[in-house]
Amino acid sequence: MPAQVIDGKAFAARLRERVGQEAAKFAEAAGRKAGLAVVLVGEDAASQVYVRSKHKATVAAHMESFEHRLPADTAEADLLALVAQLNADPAVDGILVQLPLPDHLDEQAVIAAISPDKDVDGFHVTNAGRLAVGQSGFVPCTPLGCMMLLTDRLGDLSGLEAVVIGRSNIVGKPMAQLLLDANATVTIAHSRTRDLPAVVRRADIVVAAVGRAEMVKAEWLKPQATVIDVGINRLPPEPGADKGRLVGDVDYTGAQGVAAAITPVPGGVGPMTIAVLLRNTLVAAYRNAGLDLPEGAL
Ligand SMILES: Nc1nc2c(c(=O)[nH]1)N[C@@H](CN(C=O)c1ccc(C(=O)N[C@@H](CCC(=O)O)C(=O)O)cc1)CN2
Ligand SMILES: [Mg+2]
Repeated sequence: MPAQVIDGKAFAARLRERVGQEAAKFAEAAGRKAGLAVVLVGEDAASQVYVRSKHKATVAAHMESFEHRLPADTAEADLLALVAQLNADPAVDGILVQLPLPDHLDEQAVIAAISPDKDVDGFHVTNAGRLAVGQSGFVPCTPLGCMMLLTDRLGDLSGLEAVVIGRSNIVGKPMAQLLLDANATVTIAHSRTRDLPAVVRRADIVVAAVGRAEMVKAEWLKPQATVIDVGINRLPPEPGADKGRLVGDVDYTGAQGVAAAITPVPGGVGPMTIAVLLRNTLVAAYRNAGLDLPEGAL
């Protein structure tokens, strides 16, 4: 039987719908809408698409969207001044600086300038620390979205073997932490892992976040594994085409013959990122307004 397709696009649409309903209730209770500020520096084509999608999704979810587009040659001091202004603005509950930034800007310094209580991306070192020690804070959107898909599919993850391929601060490390918090037995594999196929083969759950097109082969997988593919890689265009196909980090077609369930690319993990961003923004708004988000609402 071919693997079941984990439809992240549909799951994300349902989550955005629920967030929208709760955001409308928030606006009633607080007398203002929840607000998300998104800062885009430069002209990166993919970033422009993501920022436009965030704006549309924010407005559709009954929240206020504050978009700030700065030129590619913006000085770091000017970007930090904008972040400071957004930190101080009571209409702004969440702040997100779209990554990657142009090379002359220090991403870590910019993220460090965002108030941890408005850091809805969960990238600030304070939120990374909160996650590491089990305190409540903001969790990065992509790994939290992966966890939602996994728990929806598998229920209790206790005791399952999970392998996360990739050790980035934004996906790999928080993903491993979340799986650990769910009592999975977690291995983080990376470019120096000696026998990656053997490591992957023991996993009930594989999360691939390396950014290398179709690197994870079907024969590496344990039969009936659940595969979460975080990669979004564009292949070179076929002759006559102007754009190449999008593929993940996993050989999707091959894996379908081995896995129990797998996320497609596109339409798997990607759409969860923006849905969880809206969810985190609403959580921030409730906290900033001193109101309680109804238990189990999101
Ligand atoms: N400040 C941040 N910067 C970046 C983040 C982030 O979470 N915060 N993540 C990515 C980009 N990103 C959102 O910002 C993002 C990436 C992909 C998708 C998505 O839905 N992808 C689609 C395919 C899109 C396509 O056709 O090209 C999919 O996988 O189905 C949404 C958001 C880096 N920067
Ligand atoms: Mg840089």
